[in-house]
Amino acid sequence: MSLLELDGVKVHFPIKKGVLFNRTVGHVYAVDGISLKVEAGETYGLVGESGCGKTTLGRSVLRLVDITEGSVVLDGTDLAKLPSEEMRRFRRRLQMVFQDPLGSLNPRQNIESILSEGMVAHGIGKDQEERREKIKSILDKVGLPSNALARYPHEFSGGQRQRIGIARALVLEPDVIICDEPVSALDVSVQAQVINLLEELQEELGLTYLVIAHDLAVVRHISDTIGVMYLGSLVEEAPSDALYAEPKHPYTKALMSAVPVPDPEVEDRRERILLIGDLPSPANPPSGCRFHTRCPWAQAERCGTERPELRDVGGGHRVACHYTEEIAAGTLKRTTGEVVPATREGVEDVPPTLPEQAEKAEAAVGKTEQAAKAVRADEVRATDEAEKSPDAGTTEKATAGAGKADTEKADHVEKADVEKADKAEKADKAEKADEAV
Ligand SMILES: Nc1ncnc2c1ncn2[C@@H]1O[C@H](COP(=O)(O)OP(=O)(O)OP(=O)(O)O)[C@@H](O)[C@H]1O
Repeated sequence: MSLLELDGVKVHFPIKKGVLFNRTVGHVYAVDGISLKVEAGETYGLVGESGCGKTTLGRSVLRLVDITEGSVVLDGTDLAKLPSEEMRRFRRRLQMVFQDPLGSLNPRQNIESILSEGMVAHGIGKDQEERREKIKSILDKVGLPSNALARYPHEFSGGQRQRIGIARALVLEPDVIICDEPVSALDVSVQAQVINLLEELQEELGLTYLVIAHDLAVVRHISDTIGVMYLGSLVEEAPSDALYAEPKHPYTKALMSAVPVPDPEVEDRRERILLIGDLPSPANPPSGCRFHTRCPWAQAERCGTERPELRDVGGGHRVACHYTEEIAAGTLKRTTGEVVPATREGVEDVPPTLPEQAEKAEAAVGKTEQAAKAVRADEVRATDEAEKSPDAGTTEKATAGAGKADTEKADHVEKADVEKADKAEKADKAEKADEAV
């Protein structure tokens, strides 16, 4: 049995209308039947675009939102059915690291107070002295000095605050840590540090993570298994390498095709699948397959009427699509959607998030700088030649020479302007001084 098992989890938020009767006029189907398993000591990455229900799913595991239907089983206990008091005790075993480290830390409490609060609530440590020792050792593990204890959240950088958030989870010795967009509020270089820290802690302490993120690169780097969410349900799930090597669901294919590849040769050959339209409202999801309104392979049969199950298509790769095999074999024609060759501009659009991407980007910058230096050297050479032999020069050289002359003239004009302005200012000051006398 897996450490954490979700079976058919649904979270439907009622939409209320009216002041007097407060009628329920509909529902937001934020999470609509999700089943997944998180193995002990492993990381499950949950990825999907904004509004697909990732955060709601994470919160439902902790029962921070009410579960409409389904079960959340932690180590054999169904949390969805636990009375509130017992659930409170179980919360120690499930901790969350939030996206916004500053917003999730009380600015009026110092770090010792923030970290010991949960320990006191769950009866960890017999007195404050013992708790302080434990906090110090955890701070050391997350790379913060022990003098951090007496300081306040605003005294730390974004990355350090996220380390405090991780330490706050760790002091309670949880079984599972849910990381909700753990690095999306941080700079790229700091993102890599925090991801590496999570991995190191996992190795050292045998932690189990459910990592929620919209960034495919972050999830890939850290996850053993990845689930792709679309409009409240999973459309694909596979071991990380298998998913990246061969995405099978049309939505995953489109997501992957949007990630730029730093290698220019691969990038030039890469095709990009452009999806049509926006994410539909979870208050009014499409019938049949939720993705059929934007799917480039949507068929008249089944897609609009029959909701596909997440089924195993081999090697632990689960896909919720009626036509997975046909799409993989290339026997199904695309009906909509645009496939365009990816352009190099895309590389600048999406910032690299992983260490190796950052390295490649740095290398690319290095190359660009070298190229720029070469161009500058060429320009200087051309100008020199144009100066030496004004009549033998080409148009290019002449232009370079003329450009230099123009610059010199502009310099003279600028200097004259500055001198004039200085004189005017001095005269003005003298006038004012006279008036004062
Ligand atoms: N308490 C609530 N009441 C009503 N609707 C809600 C509530 N919380 C979330 N929703 C809706 O549920 C849907 C899923 O929201 P959720 O925050 O889980 O998405 P997400 O994938 O985590 O997006 P993001 O990455 O932007 O946070 C959204 O349409 C959101 O507006």
